[in-house]
Amino acid sequence: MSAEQWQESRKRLAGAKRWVIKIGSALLTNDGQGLNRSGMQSWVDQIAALLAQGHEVVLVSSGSVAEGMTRLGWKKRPEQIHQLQAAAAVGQMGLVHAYETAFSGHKRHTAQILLTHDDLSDRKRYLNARSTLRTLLDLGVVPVINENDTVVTDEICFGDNDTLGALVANLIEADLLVILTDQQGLFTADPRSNPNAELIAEGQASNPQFAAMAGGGGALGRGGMVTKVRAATLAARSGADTLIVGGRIENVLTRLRAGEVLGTLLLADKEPVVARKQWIAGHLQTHGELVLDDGAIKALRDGGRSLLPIGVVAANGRFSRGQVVACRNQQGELVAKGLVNYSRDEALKILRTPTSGLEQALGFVAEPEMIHRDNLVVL
Ligand SMILES: Nc1ncnc2c1ncn2[C@@H]1O[C@H](COP(=O)(O)OP(=O)(O)O)[C@@H](O)[C@H]1O
Ligand SMILES: N[C@@H](CCC(=O)OP(=O)(O)O)C(=O)O
Repeated sequence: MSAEQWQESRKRLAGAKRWVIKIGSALLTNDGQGLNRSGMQSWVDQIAALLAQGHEVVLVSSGSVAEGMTRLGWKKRPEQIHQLQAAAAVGQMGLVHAYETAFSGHKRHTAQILLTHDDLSDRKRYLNARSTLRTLLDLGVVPVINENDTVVTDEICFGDNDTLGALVANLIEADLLVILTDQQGLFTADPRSNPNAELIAEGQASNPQFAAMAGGGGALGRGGMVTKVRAATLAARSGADTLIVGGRIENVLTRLRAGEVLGTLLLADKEPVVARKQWIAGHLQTHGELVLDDGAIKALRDGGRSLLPIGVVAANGRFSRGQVVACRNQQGELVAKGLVNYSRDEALKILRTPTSGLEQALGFVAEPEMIHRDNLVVL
């Protein structure tokens, strides 16, 4: 691939609306010596500039264990899981405090979100986390996400916030996942042990060659490049591109936004919405069904609109929020499939209900749509 082609792909980054930025332990903690506050201030300043340019940013930040070790005066990373968990709990306070302080200079609020992989594999919790994150983004708040180390142990063992970053990119349908790390990007081999290794500028996330080049990580984060390349393939499932890049490069985020060729860009094969719709269309097993009136079918087919409760005349079978349901016309023909925002019991309460009546009928409003158009495949 030519340098001009790389340049072209990088120019497109300015158009990526929603960014997930993951910062690893090695960077955040000056290789274990407390929090790297000047680095943090610089990334925060750059993120504030991205927000001012109309981008949305979710931060996935490691560093709690390393900061906890410093606060507790521990020189060596403990072996015992419960000690690591304790360090993470202590360090998380320092981490969020540092972000809150740095962002307050830009008059931006931050929000702490602690997640586990399980939260994201349970459809209901997935949708709840998604609604909260979307609301925070709408409010202009910067969510700061880390693993909930008190209740899970896999990640502090494997240093796998890279995977969490990818799952968050899936969750909020991000356009771009940026993984900031202590190397310039993905090299043909681990540059720590192979001085002839070359930096890869660009490739498809699905290319299996990259996984073969990636090795393990350092003493702090420990995920290494393996988890970063795997994260790129996960992010690609919802259509997000991934950039693995050196966080110590001066003004790295600003320069990426300006189209400079830095780090390694691993491209998704499909656009985000297309990828998600294919996933929905491929779901043979639907849970229950909604029966739509003719007006709703027309809005879906001709207008590419979301399905609103007012156009739903019946809800059959059993389904819960976040499952794929079949949408049929009143003659029983399948017209669409989609991820439903309400359980069957809730749906029954809001059949034929206008948006303005949802709160009275339900006592709350999860979303105004029964199925959002991004989560709907019209057949
Ligand atoms: N092919 C590769 N290219 C670049 N770095 C690699 C490669 N294989 C292994 N690594 C190692 O991965 C490390 C980064 O991963 P890690 O220590 O987990 O960082 P982070 O804390 O940012 O997640 C690098 O310091 C490097 O030694
Ligand atoms: N939750 C832990 C995760 C550690 C982790 O994943 O580290 P890294 O591989 O550097 O991103 C922490 O904050 O220390």
